[in-house]
Amino acid sequence: MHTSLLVLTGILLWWWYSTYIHRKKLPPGPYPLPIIGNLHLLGNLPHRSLHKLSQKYGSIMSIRLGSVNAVIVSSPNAAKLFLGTHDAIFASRPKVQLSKYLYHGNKGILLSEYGEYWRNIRKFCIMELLSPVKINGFAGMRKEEIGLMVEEIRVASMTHQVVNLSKMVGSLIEGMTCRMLFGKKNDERFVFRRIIDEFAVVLGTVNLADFMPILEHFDLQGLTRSFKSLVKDIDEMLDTLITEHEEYSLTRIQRCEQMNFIDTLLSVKNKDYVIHENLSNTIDRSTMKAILVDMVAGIIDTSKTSIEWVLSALIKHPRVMKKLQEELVSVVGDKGMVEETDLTKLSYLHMVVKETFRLYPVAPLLMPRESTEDIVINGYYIPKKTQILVNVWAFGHDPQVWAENWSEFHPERFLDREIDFRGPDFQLLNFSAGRRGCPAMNFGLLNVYLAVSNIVHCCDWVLPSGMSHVDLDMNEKFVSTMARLKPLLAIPT
Ligand code: HEM
Repeated sequence: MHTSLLVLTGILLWWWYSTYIHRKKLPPGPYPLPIIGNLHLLGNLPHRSLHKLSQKYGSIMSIRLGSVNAVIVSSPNAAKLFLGTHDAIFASRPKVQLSKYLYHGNKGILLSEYGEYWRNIRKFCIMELLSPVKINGFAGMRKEEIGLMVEEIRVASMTHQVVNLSKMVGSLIEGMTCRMLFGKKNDERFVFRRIIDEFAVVLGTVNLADFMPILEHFDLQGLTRSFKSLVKDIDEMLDTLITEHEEYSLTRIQRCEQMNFIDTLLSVKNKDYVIHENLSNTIDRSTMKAILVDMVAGIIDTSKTSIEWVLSALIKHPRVMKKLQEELVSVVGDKGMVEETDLTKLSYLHMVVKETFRLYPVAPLLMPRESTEDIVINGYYIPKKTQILVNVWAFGHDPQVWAENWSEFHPERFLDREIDFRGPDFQLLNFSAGRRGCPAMNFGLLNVYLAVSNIVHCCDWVLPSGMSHVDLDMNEKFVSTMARLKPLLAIPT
């Protein structure tokens, strides 16, 4: 009894010291509770809760997530310090349980720690999948897939059928992604859609065990079970696809057919690819699977969700929709479809996309970073292994950055202003910045421009059941991305 009292007093003293005395050096923030810290303050929409807190504590705010120190960055100027000036110190990722299971022990890019392995794999993916040459190589495939979607919309317009745009856009992106990576469209043998949906849910769930490691043994949220069952489905699918490619890829190379990404990975693994010889011992089957999971996760949800938000914003704002359709008619003319070569001439489309990304960022807190050294920023001490969350949702809703009309959907605000993704002032940070920034920004934007322009060029859109555009629900949910709470339904006319 006596010993337990001593232990309890010790724990309380340590908690008091580490939260009230030691904290003095940290950026300001809400007082943490014992054990859970500030986890209870995150709520269902953490970007909104953290934005509210940052209005009280400032744009560099400290919070405690269980036993993990975290800093929330909520303004472009502050982000510039973390992801620009001191990017090298914040270029790593915290270790999370999900990565252990779904990335076969951290073998992907997205969640890997900063270092040689991550650098080599990232460089390889950029060269072999995401470079302009590789992306252009799939232009014909994209045209085919967009053509099929436009045809589907035209058929629906003849019968005034309600179209589930969320689902339609999801299928478009899935189809294009599977053809790039696997050489063929979604295969009915696999539960691909279920895998994508479940992946989004587990990636977006706050896993308490990542912040209170002792909980890993109890699996209170059932997440370990979900990871194991999900990885089983993913492995089954990818193993089958890789084995099929092993059987056919040699003949494909001999016939000089376009190689898909599994072919490329196999040729590196089999030492057939001289440029990447240094990777042949790194790329084994589990690394291949981890990289493929990263690419699927990187492309599908981000692109689909972004397109959904742009279409929703256009339907919600008929003035903007009309102006964009006029631009499309003037640039594209009577051609039935918008082509990739037209996209650079569509300046209003670019402004519409920027304005949507400002208000509806698909990754509102970017991806967590972890510091690799102690550092002082703006006079605040930030210890090694602090998690950094950059709240770009807060930037987009800040009157100091966007003036009084910040809450209006007004694409013209970008006219004659040099505000760009990756611009020098960090206002539009949707693709993040620095070493760890999204390696596929141009590809991501291409998907958005191409899908949106074709969907709004081929038809006019009205809401079902006579609903007015004013009543379109723009609420969000926080899964792996910030997605629409309800699917977007509309009628092509
Ligand atoms: C509109 C579309 C997209 C958005 C908004 C987006 C946004 C982001 C963000 C915010 C990050 C985290 C960066 C950081 O931690 O600083 C990221 C990382 C990443 N994205 Fe994208 N992305 C998009 C499309 C894509 C596409 C099409 C791919 C293609 C494969 C992709 C692949 C990746 C990868 C591999 C990473 C991890 C980079 C690393 O950790 O080194 N993304 N993306």
